[in-house]
Amino acid sequence: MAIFGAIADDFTGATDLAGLLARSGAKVSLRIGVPEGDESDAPFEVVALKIRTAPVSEAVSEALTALDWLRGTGAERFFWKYCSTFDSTAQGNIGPVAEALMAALGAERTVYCPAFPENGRSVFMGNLFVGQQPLAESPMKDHPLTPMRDSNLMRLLAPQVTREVGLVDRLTVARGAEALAEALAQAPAHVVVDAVADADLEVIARAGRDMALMTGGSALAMPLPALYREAGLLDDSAREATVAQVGPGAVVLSGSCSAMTRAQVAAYGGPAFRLDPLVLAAEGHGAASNWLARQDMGKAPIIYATAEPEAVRRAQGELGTGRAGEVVETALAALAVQARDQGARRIVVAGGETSGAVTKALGVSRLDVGREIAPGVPWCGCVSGGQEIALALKSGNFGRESFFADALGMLA
Ligand SMILES: Nc1ncnc2c1ncn2[C@@H]1O[C@H](COP(=O)(O)OP(=O)(O)O)[C@@H](O)[C@H]1O
Ligand SMILES: O=C(O)[C@@H](O)C(=O)COP(=O)(O)O
Repeated sequence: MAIFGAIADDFTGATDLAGLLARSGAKVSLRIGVPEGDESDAPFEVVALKIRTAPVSEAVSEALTALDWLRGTGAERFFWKYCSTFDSTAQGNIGPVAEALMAALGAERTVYCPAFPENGRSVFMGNLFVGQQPLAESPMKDHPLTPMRDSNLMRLLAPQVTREVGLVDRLTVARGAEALAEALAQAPAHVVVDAVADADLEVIARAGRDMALMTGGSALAMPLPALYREAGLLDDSAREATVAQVGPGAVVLSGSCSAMTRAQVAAYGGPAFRLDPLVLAAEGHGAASNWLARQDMGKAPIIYATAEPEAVRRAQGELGTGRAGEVVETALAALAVQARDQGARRIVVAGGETSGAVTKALGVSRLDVGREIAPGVPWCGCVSGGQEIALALKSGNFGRESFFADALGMLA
């Protein structure tokens, strides 16, 4: 029976959250989409959806279906996980989904905190920073699907919700969980809360431990297992998260155009094939598929659409943003299945939307969370096409330059 249920708006976000919860030694179950039955064998259930850029009504309806399922597992505390860079389209799904979950749970109020200090995301006076840059001056301003052109979370959230948005700032968080809980009790329905370090997140998690719904990045949820143990809600024995050794074949698939992924693709030494969205739209992925068919999976080839902002703008100008993303995602999804059938047993995917498309094509319904390769990116074990495989779903901006080699080296 579960005690905590999370809904993640994309697949890399879900593995990020599951990996951080699993650091506590608690058993974490990660579902791809909403499962059929309602049995749960883990105290922490995470449902991965692909709704970050979906139309608002679709995102709300899928999130509510996931909530229903999570309630069926016995969970009484819920978490809405979105990106640590608050990725959101102009219409935005973060606010509408939060409001729909609050209404379903009868929650008067919720908190918003995307801070992830280990990965350089902090919130101060309601403004989100990536490293030392305000969000809107960071490389996130050029994201292909969710370009972030404002750094102020209250301004980003207000047009997405019907009820009032407020801020509880770092000065209050610094006074501890009791002071924060008192401030929250006076705050409006949607409260952005500052955090610049893990200690701040612990204060927020402690103050919000018994809220029906919290929202944020993965790091806000990380302290919860220890807090639940302290409160006697979680009575388990800590375990080490591991993924079984799989076969030697491997492939890297990259659809992220984020700054860190661009550096990672450039630094990777394996055989490489570049996908061009214009060619994909005109001719399909036949050339890539022929190239892949000639590769030795033991050499871990990489197929990537990763490109500089100027090239992304050109492709989007010709095809439209949606179609440019879609042709790349469709190609990488099909190539993942081909690589698996050619013997790839370790599959590294860069990009959240890309990971959603690949994981769906691989027909995966559940992931076992293993060791982290980098903060927020665990190896995960799963079954695809009757084969045990290992999947690493990397958020565009996570990991260091050598990430692909690091990942493959860890599970050689
Ligand atoms: N060269 C390109 N031109 C236009 N769009 C692209 C290109 N390469 C990838 N994309 C699309 O950009 C999006 C990147 O999003 P995502 O996979 O979530 O990466 P990230 O994790 O960096 O956000 C995907 O929809 C992908 O298909
Ligand atoms: O919170 C984060 O930064 C990640 O967990 C996340 O959501 C990743 O999204 P993408 O960058 O689109 O992969």
